[in-house]
Amino acid sequence: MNPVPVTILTGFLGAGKTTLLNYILKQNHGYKFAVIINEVGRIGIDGALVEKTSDDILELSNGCLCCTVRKDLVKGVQNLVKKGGFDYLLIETTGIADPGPVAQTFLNIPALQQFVRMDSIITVVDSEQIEKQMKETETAREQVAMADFLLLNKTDLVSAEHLAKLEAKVRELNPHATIFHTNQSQANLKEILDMNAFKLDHKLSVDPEFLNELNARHHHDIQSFSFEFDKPFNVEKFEFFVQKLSENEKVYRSKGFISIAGNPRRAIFHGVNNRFTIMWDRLWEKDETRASQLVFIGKQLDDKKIRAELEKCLA
Ligand SMILES: Nc1nc2c(ncn2[C@@H]2O[C@H](COP(=O)(O)OP(=O)(O)OP(=O)(O)O)[C@@H](O)[C@H]2O)c(=O)[nH]1
Repeated sequence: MNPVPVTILTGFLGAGKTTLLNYILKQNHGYKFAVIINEVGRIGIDGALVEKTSDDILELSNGCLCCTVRKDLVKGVQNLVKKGGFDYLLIETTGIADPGPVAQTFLNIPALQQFVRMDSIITVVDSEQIEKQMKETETAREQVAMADFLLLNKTDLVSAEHLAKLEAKVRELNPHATIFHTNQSQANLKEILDMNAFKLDHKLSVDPEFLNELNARHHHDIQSFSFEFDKPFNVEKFEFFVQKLSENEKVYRSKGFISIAGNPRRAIFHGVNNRFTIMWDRLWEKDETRASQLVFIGKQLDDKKIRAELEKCLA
């Protein structure tokens, strides 16, 4: 059996990784994918946002693949391999993962090497927010530096001039990656999958510590809080609250499902820095508890205060 290619989808919080994953799965690509989705929060939102296909999807929540749940990754891949039936492995990391240790799993562990091989690290970049993110966190810089393919995404939100400047800036961090400009993470799959693009010498030239940094990097300053409410929200109050929160606190990402008073549909909520969208999703089912599930990720957040403020937004 030839080793199965592995592609790691990375990129900072809210860049468009799940959008890319959904886009890949829906294309007529001819692969039978196995997918591992990792989320840092207690409540997994991304797994529910991935449109169900026949592909095998494994969710690893409540910890980061690059450190706390790395053992689960090894076990997860071993179990998938035992089960078989796939010819490509996609791994979506959390937005705060360092892709290095995730990639190393496939380079350092002999029990995996005969079954899987690193094909590429694809880093999705929010072209509007990345400069601020790179300024504030080493993780965002590391994700850009370690990419084999860089998708400068959300081109609809920036000018051509901004994009050209951004491209020059990311080139300084990563001289080797192939760069694409994308809207809604729509890259040409023929240019990003099964390309044998992962080059260890490139990684080492950018970061000589690439193979020595297991557990070396931490991001404990970024916290994630999950909330669940059975009562529906007043949507105006909710919108006002998240807007205010993003002005006053360092919330990098918020997301979830919300139940809105008087509406038979579930809503999907996304916040990336100070941009918010609320979209109608499917109808709530008859016997389903209309529970809202929300995750807030950021720095120096006050869990109790956020909960209390959210409670004030309930209808
Ligand atoms: N305007 C715009 N929005 C986009 C684009 N691509 C994705 N989005 C939106 O950005 C938000 C975050 O997208 P996701 O795909 O969930 O991002 P992610 O990287 O998986 O987020 P995390 O897993 O939380 O780190 C969603 O509201 C998407 O609809 C784009 O090209 N343009």
